[in-house]
Amino acid sequence: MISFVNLDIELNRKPVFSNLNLTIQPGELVFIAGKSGSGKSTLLKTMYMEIKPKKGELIIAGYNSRTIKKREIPLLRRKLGIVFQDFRLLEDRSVYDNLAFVLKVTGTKEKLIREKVMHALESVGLSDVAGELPIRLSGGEQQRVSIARALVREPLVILADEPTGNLDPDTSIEILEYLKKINQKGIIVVIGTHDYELIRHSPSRTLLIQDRSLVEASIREGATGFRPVPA
Ligand SMILES: Nc1ncnc2c1ncn2[C@@H]1O[C@H](COP(=O)(O)OP(=O)(O)OP(=O)(O)O)[C@@H](O)[C@H]1O
Repeated sequence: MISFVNLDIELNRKPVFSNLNLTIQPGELVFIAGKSGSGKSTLLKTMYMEIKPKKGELIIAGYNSRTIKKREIPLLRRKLGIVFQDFRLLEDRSVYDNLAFVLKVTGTKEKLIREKVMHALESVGLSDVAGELPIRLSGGEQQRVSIARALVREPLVILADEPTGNLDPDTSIEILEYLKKINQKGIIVVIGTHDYELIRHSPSRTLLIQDRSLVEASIREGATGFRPVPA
């Protein structure tokens, strides 16, 4: 479960969110939608505790933003899989090594690493490119590798910040389908996006950033915008 309680977030003393109260239940897939600069990345960074809230508390994967110690942040992140718009793969290492690296740092044994890496690559349909350098793959394939990397530690939550921002519409939908498949295994998936077409393709709980807050919203039939869902 993810829970925001009376949460205020500021960046350089500028309020970005005020008094957020929200719960995301186990097994949910949630879109965080909002125009550029509205605060999607800020919210996701707060969720992986890159940004400390100004007030209130955020609870995620059993950790509380008010009480978490600095040395515990890497432990929290082991329970989260983070996916970025620009993939952030290590370009001088093979696809396999990009995933293995994540497990080596926590001292996983070689044989188990092999099993987990191949399993994660299979789940995004990429076991046949394990030996390739990321640069040899298409953007969509690189994003699938980054999703596999997020999965390899068997996270409780996947946080994806504009995961389709660098991809064409068809590939974007393909990426969303992989994220949905992961969600169907019970992992919470939170997707920050300004790509309303993506949400339209596969409507799911959508939280729209409006006036430094989050409102439950749904895509309006035949229109380009959202409308708030009546409480
Ligand atoms: N390090 C920072 N210091 C001060 N202000 C910042 C910082 N990072 C972002 N901001 C501001 O905070 C607000 C939210 O930014 P954020 O990047 O979270 O928005 P976003 O919705 O993710 O935008 P985009 O879709 O363009 O990535 C913006 O007004 C931005 O200018």
